[in-house]
Amino acid sequence: MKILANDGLDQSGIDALTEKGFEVIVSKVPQEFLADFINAHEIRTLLVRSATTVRKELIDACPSLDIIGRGGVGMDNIDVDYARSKNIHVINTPAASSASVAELVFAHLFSGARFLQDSNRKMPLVGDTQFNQLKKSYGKGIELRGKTIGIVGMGRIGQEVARIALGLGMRVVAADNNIGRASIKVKFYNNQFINVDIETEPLEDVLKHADFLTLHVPAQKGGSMIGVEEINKMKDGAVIVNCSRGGVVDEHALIGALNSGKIAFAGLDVFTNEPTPSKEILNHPKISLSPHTGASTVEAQDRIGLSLAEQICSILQTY
Ligand SMILES: NC(=O)C1=CN([C@@H]2O[C@H](COP(=O)(O)OP(=O)(O)OC[C@H]3O[C@@H](n4cnc5c(N)ncnc54)[C@H](OP(=O)(O)O)[C@@H]3O)[C@@H](O)[C@H]2O)C=CC1
Ligand SMILES: O=C(O)C(=O)CO
Repeated sequence: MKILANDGLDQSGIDALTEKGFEVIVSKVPQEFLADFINAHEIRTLLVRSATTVRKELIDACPSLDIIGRGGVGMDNIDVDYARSKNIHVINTPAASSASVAELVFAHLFSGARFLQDSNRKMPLVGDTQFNQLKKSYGKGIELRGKTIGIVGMGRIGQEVARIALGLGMRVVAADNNIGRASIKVKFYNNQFINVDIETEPLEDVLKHADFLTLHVPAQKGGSMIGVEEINKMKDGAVIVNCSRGGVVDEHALIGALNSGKIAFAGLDVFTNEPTPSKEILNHPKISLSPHTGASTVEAQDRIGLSLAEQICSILQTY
C-alpha cells in the first residue's frame, strides 16, 4: 500500500511504516500536479505538514484516498469536514510538538528581553568604535523571573508554556474558551513535581495583567484576535509572542505598537503571509523571527513520524 509524504516525514515514521510493508514515497509534488500523481501511483494515504493544502477539489479528484495525515497540529490547510464526509480518515499528531513550540516561545522571550535579535544583526556590522555604543543600547535588558505571562489558549501548548514559566518563577495568567481551572503538573529533573491550579480568566483581564502575552489558539475564523483594541488594553511596554498562526495577531497593529513603544518587542514564528512575510516585519529591530519552526526539533519530528505511523497502521488494519 502506498503512502505519499508530500512535505517530508521523519525517518522514524518511514522506518515504522516500511517495516509494516507500506511503500513510503517522500516527495514534493507541486500542488497543481498532486491529483495526477496520487491517481497515477494509486496512493491511499497522503501525508502533509503545513505547506501542501488538501482542499475539496483535490479530495474529489482522488477517490483512492483513505487517509489524509497532518504531521502536526493545525489542520487549517485541510478541508477536514469535507474529507470526513467522504469517509476519508483525517489524522494529526496533537501532542507530539507541544514541548518544542513552548520552548520556542521562551527562545523568543529571552531573545527580546536581551535584544539578541538586534545584536545578532548589528554586531557583525560594527567596528571597534561602535562596540561600546551597542553595549549601551542593549543595556536595559529585563529578567523574566517575577514577571507575569499571559497565555491565551490553555490547551496542550499553552500548558507546556505554563510549566516552563512556573519553573522560571513567573506568574501565570491564562484565558481559554473553556472557563475553569487547568491543573498543571510541573516536573523537575530531580523527579520532584508540584501541582499548580490556574484559573482561566476573561481575555480582558489577561491583557491587563500580562507583561508577556503568548498566543496558543488555532487560526481564528473571524480574523485577528489581538488587534489595536486589545493591544491598547495591555500594559505599556508589554511583549507579544505569536507561535500559533499568522493573523491571530494583527501585524499592522503590532508594527504600530512596536513603533510607538506601546509594545516593547515581539516574537513571531508565524505570519499572515507565509512564506513571504512583509519586509517591515522581517527587518523590524524589535521583532525576533523564526520561519514557522515551532515543531522543527529532532524530538518533535521523531514523535510526529511515529504517531502518524501508529495511527495509519491502526486504521488500515481495519480494512
Ligand atoms: N508554530 C508552530 O510550529 C505550531 C503552531 N501550532 C498552533 O498552535 C495552536 C494550538 O495548539 P495546541 O495547544 O496543541 O491546541 P489545543 O487544541 O490543545 O489548545 C488550544 C486551546 O485554545 C482554545 N481556544 C481556541 N480558540 C480560542 C479563543 N478564541 N479564545 C480562547 N481560547 C481559545 C481551545 O479551546 P477549544 O478546544 O474549546 O476550542 C483550546 O483549549 C494550533 O492550533 C496550531 O495552529 C501548533 C503546533 C506547531
Ligand atoms: O503543527 C502545526 O500546527 C504547525 O504549525 C507546525 O507544522
